[in-house]
Amino acid sequence: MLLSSSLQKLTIEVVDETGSTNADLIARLKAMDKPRLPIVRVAYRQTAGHGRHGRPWIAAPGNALLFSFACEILRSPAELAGLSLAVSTAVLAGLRALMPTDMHRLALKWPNDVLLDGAKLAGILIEMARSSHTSSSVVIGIGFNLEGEEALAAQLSAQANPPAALARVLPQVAMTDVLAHLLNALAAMLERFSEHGLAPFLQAWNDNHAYAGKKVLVLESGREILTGIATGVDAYGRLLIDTGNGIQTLASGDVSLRVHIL
Ligand SMILES: O=C(O)CCCC[C@@H]1SC[C@@H]2NC(=O)N[C@@H]21
Repeated sequence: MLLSSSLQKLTIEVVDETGSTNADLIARLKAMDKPRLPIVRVAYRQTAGHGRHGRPWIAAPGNALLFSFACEILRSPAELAGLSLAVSTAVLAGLRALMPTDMHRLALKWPNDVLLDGAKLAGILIEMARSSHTSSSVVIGIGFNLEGEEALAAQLSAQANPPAALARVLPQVAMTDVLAHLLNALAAMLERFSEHGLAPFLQAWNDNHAYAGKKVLVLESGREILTGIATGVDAYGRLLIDTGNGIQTLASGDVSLRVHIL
């Protein structure tokens, strides 16, 4: 699998171990005036990997695909509200290009998790390095487990979605191929997002919404704040919940979701 022409200037770095590929690139972007972008940094192991809300990101040592993609987007920070949703549709597209017969097993959980058979296959963390009124330099970090999800589940505290491993759907595929597909899908998505924002990705996100029509419990800082039927996302990437007394919109902030089994 070759990288697309829009990635001609991509710098690729692979390291055996680091604290966090996101933190590495954020520090570099902040320290340099005009860094050459895009950069992808891949690590076999992270000693301080982190996820959304500052949670630690634990991956099976040496058995994970962990990378960060640093790029510039021609949008102000205020216009990046739905970026994480667009990224998750790109991850889905990259994976589906490799598994055309197993497509239905993948789905998206708001705001930006990729699920496999209801378990968490990939986590996405987007962090801002620098910005102006017209552009933002961001680092998009993505973590997959390749194998060993049972051992990993034992390490993780009880959570809504147990981990899933990529080997369950792509046992024969080289990780370089997975990475190339993901990078091509990300590059194509970023070009469209720079031009049109979230609009071209909304349909794809809503079509793959894991909890569409399901009763969900919404937690804020661990406390239940809302229950209702998840209906989809709006033009700003906010989740819409039908509470029975009207539609509530949720921005990603400090909110997490649990699915109610009916
Ligand atoms: O689900 C989440 O909360 C997001 C997890 C993101 C993990 C990836 S692994 C590569 C990159 N480096 C990090 O420290 N985090 C991201």
